[in-house]
Amino acid sequence: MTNETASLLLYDIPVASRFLLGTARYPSPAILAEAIRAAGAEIVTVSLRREAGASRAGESFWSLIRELGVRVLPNTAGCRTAKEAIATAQMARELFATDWIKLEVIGEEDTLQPDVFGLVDAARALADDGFSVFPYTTEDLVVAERLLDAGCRVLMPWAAPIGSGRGINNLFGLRALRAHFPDVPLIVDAGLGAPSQAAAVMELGFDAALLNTAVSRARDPVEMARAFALAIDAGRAAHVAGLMTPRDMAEPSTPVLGRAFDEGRK
Ligand SMILES: CC(=O)[C@@H](O)[C@H](O)COP(=O)(O)O
Repeated sequence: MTNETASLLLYDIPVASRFLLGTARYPSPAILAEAIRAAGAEIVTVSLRREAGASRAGESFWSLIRELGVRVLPNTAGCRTAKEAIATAQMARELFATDWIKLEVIGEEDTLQPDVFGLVDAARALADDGFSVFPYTTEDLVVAERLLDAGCRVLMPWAAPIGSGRGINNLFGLRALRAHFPDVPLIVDAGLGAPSQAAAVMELGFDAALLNTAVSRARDPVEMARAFALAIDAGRAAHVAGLMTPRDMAEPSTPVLGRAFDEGRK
């Protein structure tokens, strides 16, 4: 089996669904549950800070997640420093009994882009402490190298700022990242607004996509989850099948054998 057709392994766990779904800001817990089912997601990300509070009736939320039988990837959404992210990750490990953590250290308010310096520091501390770290990062190759050196075995580059729905902001950067790390699982996280954008990142050869806003804020989140699931599968299938290389000039798609009229004969 080649890398292209092998199933996805995240920290040695085989994962069949390449669609990871966020659980924030759905109209209701019932719609969230239906959206997770429609997505076929096996992994959902949950913010400890936003969802575990008493105001969200935390216990019923967790029992819903347990009923669905999905794997929880807790995240450190909203953390602004390495110290805060590390403390949040440690609480999440206690609460969910998992050492998986989606590590977010936000560095700037307008773009919610990662503070890559704090991210690398926190990733190193958490990996040393036995966590399986999924860092939310940019497409920067040097930062990616540092995160791998720090002990990360998966990277989660953004497509665009969280909640922006812009799709791929830096096509060259994402292509370079994929080419540079052919054997590292790369999950595009954040900024995907339309199923076609999710298909596009999968066509580029990314291993999976994680999104939240485009589904949770859709008029019909369940149907939107289904649409993204189809697109992610389609993009992956196209990548595995081998996409054609675009050309500048036309090439007849139908081979011509002989001619109806011989122009040369009078
Ligand atoms: C849910 C979560 O972890 C978000 O921080 C994630 O990055 C998704 O981003 P979008 O909401 O842009 O899909």
